Amino acid sequence: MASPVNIVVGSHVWVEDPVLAWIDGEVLQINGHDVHVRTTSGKKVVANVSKVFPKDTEAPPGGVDDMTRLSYLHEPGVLQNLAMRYELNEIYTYTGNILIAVNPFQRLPHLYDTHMMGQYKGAGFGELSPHVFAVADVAYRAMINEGKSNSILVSGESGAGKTETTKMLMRYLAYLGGRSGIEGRTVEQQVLESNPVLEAFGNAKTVRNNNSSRFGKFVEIQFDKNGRISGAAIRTYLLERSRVCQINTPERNYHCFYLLCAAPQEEKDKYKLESPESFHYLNQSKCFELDGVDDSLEYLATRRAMDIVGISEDEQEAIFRVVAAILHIGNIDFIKGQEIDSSAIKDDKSMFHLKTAAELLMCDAKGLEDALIKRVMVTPEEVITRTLDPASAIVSRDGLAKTLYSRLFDWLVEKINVSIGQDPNSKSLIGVLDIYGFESFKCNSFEQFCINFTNEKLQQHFNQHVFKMEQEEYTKEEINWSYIEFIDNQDVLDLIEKLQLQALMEP
Ligand SMILES: Nc1ncnc2c1ncn2[C@@H]1O[C@H](COP(=O)(O)OP(=O)(O)OP(=O)(O)O)[C@@H](O)[C@H]1O
Repeated sequence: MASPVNIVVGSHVWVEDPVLAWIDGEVLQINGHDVHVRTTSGKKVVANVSKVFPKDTEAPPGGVDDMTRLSYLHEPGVLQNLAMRYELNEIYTYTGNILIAVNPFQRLPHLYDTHMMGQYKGAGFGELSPHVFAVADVAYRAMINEGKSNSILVSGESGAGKTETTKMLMRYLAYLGGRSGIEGRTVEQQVLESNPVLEAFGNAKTVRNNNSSRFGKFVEIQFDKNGRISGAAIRTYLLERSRVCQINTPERNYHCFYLLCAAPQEEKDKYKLESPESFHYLNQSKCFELDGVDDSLEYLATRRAMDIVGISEDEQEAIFRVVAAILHIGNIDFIKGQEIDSSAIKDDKSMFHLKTAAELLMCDAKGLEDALIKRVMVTPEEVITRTLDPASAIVSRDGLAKTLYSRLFDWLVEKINVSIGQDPNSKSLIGVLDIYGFESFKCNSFEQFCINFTNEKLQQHFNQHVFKMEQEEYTKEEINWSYIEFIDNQDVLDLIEKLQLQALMEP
């Protein structure tokens, strides 16, 4: 952001504050780069001129509903505007044709009822207060009028409200393009009802969000030539595999593990399950329960949701067998074997879990044991079998658990897609992308690399549309404007993409 030029003694300004992020005040004195400010809380602070921003003293007290109308479009100005609106329960604000949503952390049913949907139907963009329905309405109208497919991108950090926003978008599209009075369940009902199933298997409690989606999702709603919903498809990306084997307090593993451990006793007996505390994949974190959530009721609700999306009783049984098998696999421990760099199943307890996992997966227990403690390498000349030491056997055990879980998740998504049904003759579609935002932990892995790379690509798409194309337009029309600086990471993306391509091409 360029340093402000219009700061003089007496100016009303924003300066950084360690607690409030930004605080306003009045300039008392300027010495070179140092600006002395008396804040409205009465403190005197000295800030570098590059960190002092002018405050619009004539801004309306309730803020503006489109931030392109702000006199100063800088960070404190934007945050102040959003905060003022939030105080008045206005959680949505536009910046041109981009909608910014601030998480209200409370249910606001009046914002999303059918009366509200009726209001936004066909209303011009910007005619009514900013709303997520208005964005969906524009996408739908453009699709109908121009016959073009559209996508809505929902992005933000964890807990920002992306999944809730996606659900509202889907509801509104279902309202616009749904069919009433049709026999059986409609496509749109099935898409909405697939959410609880996806959430049971793809969501988990994290530090930030008790129901955090640990995968990205692109939902395609297909329409026929009359603008009626004719099919749908859900595509998922980047499921967080590491969570299956590794969690820390206060996070949890995927919800489905806890739901199954809270199932009716006869089900638990069938899968030989005890409490979550008894399973290694769950007891690495001391958090087992969620405030206000009864896992036994959630289990029944998930079963019902599975019925609704068309997953048969037998398939449900098979799904939960795999979930239980993963828990048992996690409890298999190893000791050193007789040969050098080899291992064996640790004790009777581990043997019980190995046998149970094999029974649930309907495979041979000895075969499963071999798969965990040996590695097979196939070369053009021969097949080499090598034994693994206990540490490597644990890596192989966890690898199997992660792969089983991610394949189960993919299978579930595929099953939901078959059951919802796609329309091969669909004329156009509206896609909603709900993908998790940038992540940076103390220890980052390849998963964070993939997530951040994806987000960087999306950011580039945003930059392309918001800054680059817009500014090219200004230049073309010879409009007098000052260039907006933005961080352009295109070079880094090119580098990574070229490396990927090279890796793919290498023999
Ligand atoms: N519009 C809203 N109305 C009411 N509550 C909301 C709204 N948006 C978000 N919330 C609340 O915030 C919580 C977190 O929102 P959500 O799960 O949508 O975040 P997210 O951005 O998808 O997070 P993650 O990336 O971790 O999946 C929700 O469970 C809900 O309680």
